[in-house]
Amino acid sequence: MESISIQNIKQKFGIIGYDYALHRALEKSIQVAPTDISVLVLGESGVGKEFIPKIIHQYSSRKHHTYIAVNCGAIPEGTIDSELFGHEKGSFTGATSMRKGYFEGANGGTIFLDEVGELPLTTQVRLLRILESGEFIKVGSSKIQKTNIRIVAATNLNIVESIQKGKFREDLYYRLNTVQINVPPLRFRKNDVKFLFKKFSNDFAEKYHMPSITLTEESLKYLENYPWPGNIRQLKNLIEQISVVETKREISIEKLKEYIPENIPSISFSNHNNNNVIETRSFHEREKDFLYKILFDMKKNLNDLKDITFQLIKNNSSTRFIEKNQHLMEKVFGKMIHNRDDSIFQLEDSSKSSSDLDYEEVEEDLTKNEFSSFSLQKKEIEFIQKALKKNNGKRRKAAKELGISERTLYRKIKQYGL
Ligand SMILES: Nc1ncnc2c1ncn2[C@@H]1O[C@H](COP(=O)(O)OP(=O)(O)OP(=O)(O)O)[C@@H](O)[C@H]1O
Repeated sequence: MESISIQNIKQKFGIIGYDYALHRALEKSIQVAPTDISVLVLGESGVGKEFIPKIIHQYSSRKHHTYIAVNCGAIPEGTIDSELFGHEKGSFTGATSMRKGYFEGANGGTIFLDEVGELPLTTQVRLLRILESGEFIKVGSSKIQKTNIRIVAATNLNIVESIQKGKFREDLYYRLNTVQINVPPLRFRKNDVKFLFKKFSNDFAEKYHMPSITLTEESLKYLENYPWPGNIRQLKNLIEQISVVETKREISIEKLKEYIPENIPSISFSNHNNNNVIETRSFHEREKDFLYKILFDMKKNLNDLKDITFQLIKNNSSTRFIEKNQHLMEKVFGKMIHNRDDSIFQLEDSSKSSSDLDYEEVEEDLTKNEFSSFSLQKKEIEFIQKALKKNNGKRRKAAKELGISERTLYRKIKQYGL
């Protein structure tokens, strides 16, 4: 592939970087695009894996059909089969009508399964079947259906380790991994940092109608040598924050260190395990941590309480009660719709669990009204990082510990560039 084509692709998709491994990934994408081969994209979180399936789709004969990207890690385990493969009416509580899944909806096109390593084993069996024969069965149905879809999957997990632990099917791995494309982490492409910085600072300057931020020589060195655990997403988020907050547009190394300190102290998340607590923190700081932890526990309790109330009302629903209190109900649980057949109400967006809605609403209320959103956010990032570290990066476990849904955790990881 001529390098000119890579240039075109970079321009078309807004991809910045001159690193050899990045060019190799783009080159491979163009080469496999016209085939129907399934592709596995590997790379850490935030490296830009999402560009690969888009390129593959654009340069394939499927480009006029649907392209759909699904974050497998962000969909609750209980609904993932229905989301991907669809369901029949009445196949579970809340399935008030038949629903097409993504595999049916994107027939003829390309599906990008991001975080494929997070799929439950039962879903992996269904996916394997689609890969082998194009066949699938809707949840609650016995009818075999066919779809013609190109699958590009991605993961930032060590999938071989997942296979060894029995969490990922080996046969599925080989089936997905016909061609592997690796996207390099930012710390291996230090030379690209200055180009990415320039692009993002210009983008945010335009977005916020402000002059672009620039770096001193020393601060550029600092950024180039930073390990970037959140990769390009983290760099982008950092530039956005600085662009908005700082009035001085040339960013010194001291200023940068306020945003990305060299050593982030690892403080034990759990109250019961004090072994890792760094006791150099002042009493005031520890007390603040403790209060934030209580606040998060309270939010979790509130979520649980709302969930119980929701279930109670749902099970003993009196239409009059719901109608009379509709405003309050919608405030707490989100938009409701009536199911006229059995007078039971349901959330309008059935893919949202009540606890998802609750958490986000409570969080929004708290940040808007009662607390300084910046310090709460900082604490939240800290808690999330600690929970992920404690659970070896396992989002499901970390979310459970934090008392939030996997979906919310996923959203937050993206939002904060973690
Ligand atoms: N080379 C690049 N040039 C410009 N922007 C980039 C580049 N790589 C990544 N980005 C930007 O960084 C952000 C994160 O990229 P992306 O969502 O593709 O990461 P990812 O590898 O899919 O992460 P995850 O595994 O967490 O889903 C996006 O906003 C993307 O546009």
